[in-house]
Amino acid sequence: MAVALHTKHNTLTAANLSIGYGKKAIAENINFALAPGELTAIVGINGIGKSTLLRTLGNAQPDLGGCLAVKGKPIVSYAPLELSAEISMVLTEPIASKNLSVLELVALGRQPYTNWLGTLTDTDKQKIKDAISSLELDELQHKKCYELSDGQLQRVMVARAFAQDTSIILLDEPTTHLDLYHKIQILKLLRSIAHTTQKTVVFTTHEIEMAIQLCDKMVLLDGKNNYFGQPCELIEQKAFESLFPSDTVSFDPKTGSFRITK
Ligand SMILES: Nc1ncnc2c1ncn2[C@@H]1O[C@H](COP(=O)(O)OP(=O)(O)OP(=O)(O)O)[C@@H](O)[C@H]1O
Repeated sequence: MAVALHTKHNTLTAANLSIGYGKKAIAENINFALAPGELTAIVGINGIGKSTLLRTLGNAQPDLGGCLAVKGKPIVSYAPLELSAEISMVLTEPIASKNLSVLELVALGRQPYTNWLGTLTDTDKQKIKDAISSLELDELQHKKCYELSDGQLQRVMVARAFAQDTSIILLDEPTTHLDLYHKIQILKLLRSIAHTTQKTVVFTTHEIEMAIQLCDKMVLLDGKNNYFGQPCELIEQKAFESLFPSDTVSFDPKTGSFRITK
């Protein structure tokens, strides 16, 4: 698929991108262009490369070919501190700093902006306060992270990324440990953040139906076509129909949902 690269309107672009480990490509020919103010989901079956793609987008691992650009500039040309002011990432790895309070962990999001002593300015404090209240963590802010449930901790990690206040936020499976209400709440919040603050928000998920309803764009990794576009465009292209074996699950394009084949 041809996508417009390196325009000033796109924050994150991939052209003919290959991802993987060592010399082994997991997925190839990935193309997309994400604009400010858009919520994008990366979907696909287990092991297809969603997390690998997300980590590659955040420069946590190198790509294996093609071009990946942030605001029109190759990602590899950014200095680490410069990139951490553009991209924040929430990964699934357990955090090492569970001894910190919620407030202290969210405050770490301001690290790219503070001086070497880590002194917080009034702006830093306000961003931390806003992030905590957006994720409804006010009552938990003085608790230690080891005292939290997995779902509460996940909200804290998202708050840390919000506090970092970057133009791009990348989240690996941000809804995994959450119940249905909190899944929808987080995704609606990510959508609202993207739309109101003009950030580019990208997340991996297995919640394909929710992504179809809530996202502006989707990247569907299938090992062949690697679709990209608006959910309705992907439905029109029948992108979801061959995702799972049809004798087990089928996709209903009218409702945008999956049905168990009985
Ligand atoms: N550190 C690693 N070194 C080598 N191969 C890896 C590494 N991490 C993952 N892989 C492999 O890369 C492939 C893609 O893994 P990845 O975690 O990106 O998939 P995913 O789509 O996020 O999967 P899931 O839906 O199960 O979370 C898998 O085959 C996996 O075994």
